[in-house]
Amino acid sequence: MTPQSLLQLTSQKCTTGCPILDRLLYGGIPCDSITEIVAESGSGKTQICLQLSLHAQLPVSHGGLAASSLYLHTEFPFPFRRLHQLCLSFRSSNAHHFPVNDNPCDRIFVQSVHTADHLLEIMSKTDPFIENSKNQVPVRLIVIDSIAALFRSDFDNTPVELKRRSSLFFKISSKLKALAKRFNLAVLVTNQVVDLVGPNEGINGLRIGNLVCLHTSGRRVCPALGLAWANCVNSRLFLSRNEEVIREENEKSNGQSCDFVKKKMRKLYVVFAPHLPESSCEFEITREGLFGVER
Ligand SMILES: Nc1ncnc2c1ncn2[C@@H]1O[C@H](COP(=O)(O)OP(=O)(O)OP(=O)(O)O)[C@@H](O)[C@H]1O
Repeated sequence: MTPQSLLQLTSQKCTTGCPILDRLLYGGIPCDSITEIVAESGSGKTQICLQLSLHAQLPVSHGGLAASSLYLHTEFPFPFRRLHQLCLSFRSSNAHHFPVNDNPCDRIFVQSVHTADHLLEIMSKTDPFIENSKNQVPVRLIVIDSIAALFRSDFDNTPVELKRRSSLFFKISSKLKALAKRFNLAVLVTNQVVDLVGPNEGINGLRIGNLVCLHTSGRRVCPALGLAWANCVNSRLFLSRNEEVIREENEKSNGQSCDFVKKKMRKLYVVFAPHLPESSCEFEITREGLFGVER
């Protein structure tokens, strides 16, 4: 095996729509793999999912998958307004790839999911759905936003229920992995966080999914769903958001002055991934989308 042949083994990636984030992720979100984004509420998980669903439609030569996507959402309502807003800026920067009057939102198939069993039922119908889509623009991206919402309240904290929960995790992930392999799909799943109380090494000394310690909004957190789910995903990304007080110099008519202003700092971390080193990058969310920031 030569370094060159190793490079050829790497899977196809779907661009995030931002060259800085793509560089961090060695091209974007990989196909034939499950990528998870973990973050607290309001961090930008849904923004990445929406942006990826649009950029998956770009030609392969431009980092996309030339594909449509299946967007399974478990939190309500689905952000249609935001999708249309992102779609407008996506269309204006990629107008040459799409015919006039074409609406990229039409190639995002949105489906609501209410329970874990409902998700399994939908996934049992996904094979023929993707198979049929090959005649049009094939589906090559599945988004589940969010997986944690399906497991929030339906399970008690008893051994029997925890076993049932883990068994559902493995059923869901094995179905997703089979779909990803069969159709060379990218799978993007979002997950919430829970507060981490206790020693730095993790819960009861157990490290969850190579997790040392994640921080957001000044709290120590860890991904929801625990160790069983951590073993179901191939890659884990973490989004943090914190407020930073920065000093701003101002030019005033009577000389120089400075103000202290609070600024939102968002960061994307690679927690674990078979093809990526641990790394991180700042990003911001604007009307046009989510973009990495280089300082
Ligand atoms: N049009 C916009 N312009 C600028 N920022 C925006 C815009 N729309 C959303 N945002 C930013 O995105 C954040 C919400 O991101 P998002 O909905 O992806 O969060 P999330 O991590 O999915 O949260 P949840 O877990 O609650 O679904 C908002 O806090 C806001 O700062």
